[in-house]
Amino acid sequence: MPRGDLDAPEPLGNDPSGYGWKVLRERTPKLITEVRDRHPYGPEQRRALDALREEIASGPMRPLGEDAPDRARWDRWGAAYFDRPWADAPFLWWESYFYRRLLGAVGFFTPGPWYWVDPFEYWKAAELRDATVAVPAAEERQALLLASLWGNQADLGFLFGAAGDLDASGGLVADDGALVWSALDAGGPHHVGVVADNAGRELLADLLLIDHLLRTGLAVTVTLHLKPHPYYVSDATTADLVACLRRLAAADGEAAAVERRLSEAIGGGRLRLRAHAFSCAPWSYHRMPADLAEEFGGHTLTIMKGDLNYRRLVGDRAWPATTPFAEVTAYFPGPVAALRTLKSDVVTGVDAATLSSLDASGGDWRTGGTHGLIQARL
Ligand SMILES: O=P(O)(O)OC[C@H]1O[C@](O)(CO)[C@@H](O)[C@@H]1O
Repeated sequence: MPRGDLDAPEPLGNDPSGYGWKVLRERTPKLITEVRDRHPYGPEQRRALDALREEIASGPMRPLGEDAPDRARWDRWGAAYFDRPWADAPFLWWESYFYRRLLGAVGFFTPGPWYWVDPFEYWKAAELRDATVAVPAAEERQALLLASLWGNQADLGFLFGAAGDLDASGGLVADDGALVWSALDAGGPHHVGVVADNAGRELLADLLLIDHLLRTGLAVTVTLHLKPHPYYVSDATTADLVACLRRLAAADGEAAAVERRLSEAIGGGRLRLRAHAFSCAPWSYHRMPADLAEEFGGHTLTIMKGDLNYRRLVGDRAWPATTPFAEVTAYFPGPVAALRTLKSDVVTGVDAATLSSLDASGGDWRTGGTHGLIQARL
């Protein structure tokens, strides 16, 4: 951590008063049930899903099965947490492991009939079908940034939570938007990284922003970081990117032109795709491997999308909310900006006056998805 491990606050856990507890006790079992109910899985997968639900509720956390291709890696990562209750592992850690176990239970990594069949595709496809494709005018670049930010509300994990309708009424708790644009206007050539979060509506908005960066020449290249496999229900994989491009192509007017430009940019190497294994690791970016650090270090700006990327960027720790974002992210190998709707406890870089009025509002501004932020360390 930037201030040294000893100075950093504790990782957020699963205290009954915290958000992790709700996810562990309410959202996770619901999600398992939904996945089970929405697919014609055979008895083996049904048993595995039921056993996983039971294990999370009351059993010790088990390692991956003997034949799992990534067993050795997870054995190393999980040595401190296996054979203990799930609630003993940090929230950031266990939730990531949960998605790995869910994929294992449905046979995603096992050659056979369910090999590489995305258990969340049902929800992702429905959301993409219902998404409207509205292309803001090119000169409205702040609107593109905000659309990408609020697109982050489209996190399908919320389907399984207790949240009601999402709205953006809370506005931004921090807004470095002008700073982001002035950094892109200055200097160059810019090589921008976009670390994607959710598929569907959010990725459509991200693609419009990327198209703007490339078309206006603000960025010479954009590297889009996707997930190597399904994760956190709606996180975007390459298959989801392809679905979004098809959705744009099928829409009228400017949207179809956006698709043509982006596909050409992919073909010509100006829009590069990445799906690093670390993107589904249970750790914050402090532990990213050297090749990924080198990649981020080569971006003149990395844009981190969404709540989970924010948690991984600042370390999912109990930071006082006024801790400067620049201080907490000083370790990151290059300029970085975060676009996020707030959907979990952690936050940094909120000024004291804003913080006291948010706290006085009595609402769940940290977790309800009603507030957003644009933060940058340039
Ligand atoms: O899609 P996002 O914005 O990364 O959000 C992921 C969500 O999943 C959670 O981990 C809860 O399941 C929250 O922290 C967060 O709201």
